[in-house]
Amino acid sequence: MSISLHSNAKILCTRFYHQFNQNLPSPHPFQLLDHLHFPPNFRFSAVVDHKRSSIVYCNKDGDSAFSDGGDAFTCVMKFGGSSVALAERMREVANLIQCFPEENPIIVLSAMGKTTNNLICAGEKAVSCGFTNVSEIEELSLIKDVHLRTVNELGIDVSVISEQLEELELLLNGIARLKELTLRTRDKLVSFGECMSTRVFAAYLNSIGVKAQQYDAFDIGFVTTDDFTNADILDATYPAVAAKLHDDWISNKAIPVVTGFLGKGCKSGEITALGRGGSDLTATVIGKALGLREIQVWKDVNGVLTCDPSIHPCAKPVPYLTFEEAAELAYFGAQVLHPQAMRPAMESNIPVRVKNSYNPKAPGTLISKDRDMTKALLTSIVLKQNVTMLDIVSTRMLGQFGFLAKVFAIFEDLDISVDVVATSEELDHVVEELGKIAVVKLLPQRSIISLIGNIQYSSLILEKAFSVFRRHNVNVQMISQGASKVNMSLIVNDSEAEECVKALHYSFFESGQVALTNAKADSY
Ligand SMILES: Nc1ncnc2c1ncn2[C@@H]1O[C@H](COP(=O)(O)OP(=O)(O)O)[C@@H](O)[C@H]1O
Ligand SMILES: N[C@@H](CC(=O)OP(=O)(O)O)C(=O)O
Repeated sequence: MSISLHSNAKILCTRFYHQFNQNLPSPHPFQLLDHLHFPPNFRFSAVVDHKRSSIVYCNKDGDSAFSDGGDAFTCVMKFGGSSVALAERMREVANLIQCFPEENPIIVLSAMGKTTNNLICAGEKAVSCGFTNVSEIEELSLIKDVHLRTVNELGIDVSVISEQLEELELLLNGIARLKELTLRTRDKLVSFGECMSTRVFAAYLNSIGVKAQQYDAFDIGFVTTDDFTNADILDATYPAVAAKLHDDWISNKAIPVVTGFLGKGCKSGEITALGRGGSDLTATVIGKALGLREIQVWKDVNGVLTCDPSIHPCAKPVPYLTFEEAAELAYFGAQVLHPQAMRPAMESNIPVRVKNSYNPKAPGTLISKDRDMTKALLTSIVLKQNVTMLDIVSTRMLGQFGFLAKVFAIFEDLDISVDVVATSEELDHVVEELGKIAVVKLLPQRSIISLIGNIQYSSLILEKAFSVFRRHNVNVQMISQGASKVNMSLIVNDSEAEECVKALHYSFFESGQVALTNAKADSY
């Protein structure tokens, strides 16, 4: 039988091969299956063949077998909070899934609507409201109302979430008694959002005859660091999640409905959250684990747009993006994608499609490894507000050897990432430490405007951008080109930033095409 390994299966095979056979030379990924030495009780499954998604399967004795999954999973579809905010939206999402009968999707869901914000707010109020008053917390009532109403409108039994609702109130009581909301408790608290939305949706799918199975990510192998509220996915997640979802699928063909945003801390064993918007990351992790053909993230916008539509309503969809551009865009603050979500997709080269669940016909944005850059100048404008700029001048001789290394060591020691908004408390420590080697000036209320685009044309982009700044009398206080070569960042005052973004948007996207034919690409 001849089979071709999907690249993701190759990565997984190779990784396991190296882990357990460190002294042997690397064979062809498929040959290695014949002579892998797995530790006792170790099982490995990986998806092979891009289209047919069959499974390579190694049992605990190290024997390899080939199991033809035939109709196995093809894609992962993640629906964000706005896509499952109400019963009516859940019905539409169910319709959408049924529109693609040829797909065997894995569904990832976020919490309904504003549930995560409401849970956090309820937790904060519980700290000071007194334990007899927990049931009066407005956000708790909102959470109960929206979930009970949805269950009712979808015609499913309230028992699917009654345990979660009771447990949630108990947890809020505990917080009220202790008068403390630790980061660990906060993650447990927010987990109720995704745990409930997935239970409701899976029950609804089953009620309309679409066989579905709910999964809590923290119970199916999503292993993370113990950085509560912002945990990182660990590599052990990939084989564990692939094995669990595939094993279940082989014995019972039910659409998996998985909680986004959550994992289990590797040391604590407690529920962790992957940072706000983390369900995108859950989706790309599943895509990579199973070597799926496509990862879809369904939002409330027509894809990734040329800027945040809440800043400028004329924002337009960007049809194609590279992984690098999307990652940069997310890192510099475009709320539309989680900053870490591109990594698994990039590592396994699986395209990510951003679609609008309110307008499924819109083509959306396709994010992939390469795209045709010949006509690309600027792709998107991203604004990150309320950042503090640090002006650091060495007190020693100018250009003193090792000065910058010392500066960055201080940031590293204090665990502060440069370019990300830091709290003033953190900054006090930075200023104190930096003060020993430099004169430091704090310049708060600044904004970073990031121009994501084809940096081959950086001179042209900057010329155009600076003529906008000049026309609007805006003083650019710093400019930096990201190492990725797809991003240039400019610092301006917060008060001027939104106007600048609108004016830049007009100049790059609304006032006609820039002729690139005459522009000479910058050489590096
Ligand atoms: N460049 C951008 N392109 C698209 N949406 C953006 C952009 N910047 C910010 N947004 C915001 O991101 C929102 C969609 O992301 P998100 O809230 O995570 O959706 P969901 O909760 O449905 O997953 C949009 O409603 C929009 O307000
Ligand atoms: N519910 C979580 C995780 C998430 O990804 O949500 P959304 O897909 O709605 O951005 C949050 O609000 O952060």
